[in-house]
Amino acid sequence: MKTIAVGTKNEAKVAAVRSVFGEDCRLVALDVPSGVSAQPLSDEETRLGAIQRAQRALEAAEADIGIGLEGGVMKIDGRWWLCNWGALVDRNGVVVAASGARLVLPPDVGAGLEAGRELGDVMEEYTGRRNIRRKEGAVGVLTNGRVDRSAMFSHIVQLLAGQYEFFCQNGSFKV
Ligand SMILES: O=P(O)(O)OP(=O)(O)OP(=O)(O)OC[C@H]1O[C@@H](n2cnc3c(O)ncnc32)[C@H](O)[C@@H]1O
Ligand SMILES: [Mg+2]
Repeated sequence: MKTIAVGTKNEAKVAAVRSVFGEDCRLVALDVPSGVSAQPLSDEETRLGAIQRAQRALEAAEADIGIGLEGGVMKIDGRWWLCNWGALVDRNGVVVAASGARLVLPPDVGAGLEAGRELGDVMEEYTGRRNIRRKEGAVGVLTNGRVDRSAMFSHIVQLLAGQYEFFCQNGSFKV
């Protein structure tokens, strides 16, 4: 049975990996540094955080596969958008990455980000609820509960698992 290391203890993220790999693999969840800022502010930074979490989790747990999931924000035409990235790495140096849902953030939330605050903290203030980052997430709040953070990350993990299978079968691309 393969060991999969997930570079976080955030339950919304771990549940997403469990929903895709849980049956066939042994799952280890451990906190590792993302190597980027606590609040990534671009696609590039968010993607890099996901890759570095995956690599550090793989090494720390001596796992077969490492997975990193990172939430961030990015700006388009002056508005802040939620963005999400995932990466999967293996011991042979294969790296696959995928991005997930993107949603525009309310102007008040954007102003909090501009002031240098983390999205999770801004969302708590915006909604008056605690621990949003480990539960429904900003995506859950802003989609009226239709797509929570775990479901959103599950989609990314499906994209990673599928790309990895395709790579293993075809050996035809490297990201
Ligand atoms: O323990 P980790 O894995 O770091 O979990 P985290 O909730 O901090 O998640 P990220 O580091 O990936 O997210 C970076 C920042 O953006 C926030 N964030 C990202 N997506 C979010 C969401 O959907 N809801 C609430 N906060 C979110 C998060 O709280 C952090 O402040
Ligand atoms: Mg974090």
